[in-house]
Amino acid sequence: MTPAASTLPSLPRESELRAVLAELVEPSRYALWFGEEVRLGLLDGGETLEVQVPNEAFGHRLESRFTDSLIESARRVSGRDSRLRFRVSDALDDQSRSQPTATLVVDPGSKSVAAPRPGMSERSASVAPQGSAALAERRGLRTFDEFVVGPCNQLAHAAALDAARGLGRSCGPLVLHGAVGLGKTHLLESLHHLAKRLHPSARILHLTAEAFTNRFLEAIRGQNLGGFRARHRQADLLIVDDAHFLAAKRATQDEFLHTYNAVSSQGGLVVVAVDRHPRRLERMSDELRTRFLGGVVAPLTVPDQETRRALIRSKAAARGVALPEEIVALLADPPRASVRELEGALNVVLAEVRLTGRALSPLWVRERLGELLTAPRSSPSLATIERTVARVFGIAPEALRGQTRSRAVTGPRMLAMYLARRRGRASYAEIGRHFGGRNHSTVMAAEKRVSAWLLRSHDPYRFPGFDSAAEALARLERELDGDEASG
Ligand SMILES: Nc1ncnc2c1ncn2[C@@H]1O[C@H](COP(=O)(O)OP(=O)(O)OP(=O)(O)O)[C@@H](O)[C@H]1O
Repeated sequence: MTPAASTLPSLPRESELRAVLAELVEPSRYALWFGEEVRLGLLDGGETLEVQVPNEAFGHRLESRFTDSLIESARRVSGRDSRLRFRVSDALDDQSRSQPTATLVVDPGSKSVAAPRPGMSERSASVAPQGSAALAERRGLRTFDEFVVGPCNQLAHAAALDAARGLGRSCGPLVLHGAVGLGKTHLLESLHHLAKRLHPSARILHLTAEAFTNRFLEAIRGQNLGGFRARHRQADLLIVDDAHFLAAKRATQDEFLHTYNAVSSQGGLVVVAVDRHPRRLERMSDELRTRFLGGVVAPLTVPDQETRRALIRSKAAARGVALPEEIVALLADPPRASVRELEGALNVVLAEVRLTGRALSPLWVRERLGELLTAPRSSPSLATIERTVARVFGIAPEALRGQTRSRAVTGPRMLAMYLARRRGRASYAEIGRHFGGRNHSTVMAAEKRVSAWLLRSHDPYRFPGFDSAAEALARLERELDGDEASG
């Protein structure tokens, strides 16, 4: 994978950092997250790894996903432990040009975010007294205007809009749930942004469950629980992203429960995003689970074909590009597990067009997407796929190879065949032979059926423990990548 080139002058040792990072991060994730809008540099003689990002929200997302890899890249390039610093770059963000630069600092090892210093802004917290809509703008919050509504997210969108408008009208929590990359964070940011505009004096606290956990632990260590509680329990709107992070953290769950109770009892609203239906939040206390289940529980599922096309049109238009419908279809029609993947395909194509100046022809896009789809992912063996599918669905591997036709096995078997085609190197015939001596047309039919499930946002097939086939497939893909990475 060639590290992404930037059209802006590079920061010190940027190309070396990128080369190492491109090795540490899975290629498709590298392409998605470390495009030219991100700049990396080793400053202060290697003491600081600065990551320049177009806006603060993007910085948060990079930080939560790539802190280890970034620190490791700096270590390999400079031979020392660097402090990680995110900075919203003036050069990259017109909006922030007239604003003081927002910075957040992560120390290697602790991974926690250092306390804000004068002139710096703390990650993810938006505490009302400083606030105005302009502050929300500077934070780079995404908005409802940029959110494409379809059957896959209609309820979540309506509920978030209603929550922002009706802030102060006490009601149960709003729980947005869905697999990765389906727009939960985008909706939370939109809610924050609109609530801030409509209710400028509201105290809004917006953070990830991980940040809540870190602050709680720091408060215990620093014997400042009182300060922590005063700050978190007085919000009018408490927005917590990735709340599933609290799983198995008993003390933090208890603290969060008390925070939740305090905020609600004062008429405030709690909004959380989780990666699955709250009923399926394992290792979450019954108290929290029942609170979540008692609220408005709104799913985000994989977008159907029409919504995918609308998403591509909207994302391209946001960059000032009007795409011909033929190209919209080429980008949007292959089923994808998340909107992030969809955006990734568009980003790669638009970035290349801009950098090379080539014309955006359907032929070229088709070729380029073909390359992307066949590009550098691992090719797990049939045995690995079988083992992974069996583990995720809690069935015996032999069952996948057997003749049973119970739904608990036929669905996972079809997913296994689909994955074997998409990720493995085996032919239809080999896959059929492996999975119980079936013939190649059975495998082709399975592939077709799974593709059809993925095209619909709500598929009729129930996979226990998952909201949709797409969600089950996304989990299997992650497990397969994990299996490969761990050898
Ligand atoms: N309906 C939508 N309209 C416009 N953009 C969307 C929509 N859904 C998702 N996106 C975009 O897809 C990308 C991923 O969305 P987001 O970060 O909100 O996902 P998420 O569900 O929070 O996933 P994760 O848990 O991985 O963070 C973002 O760039 C977001 O703007």
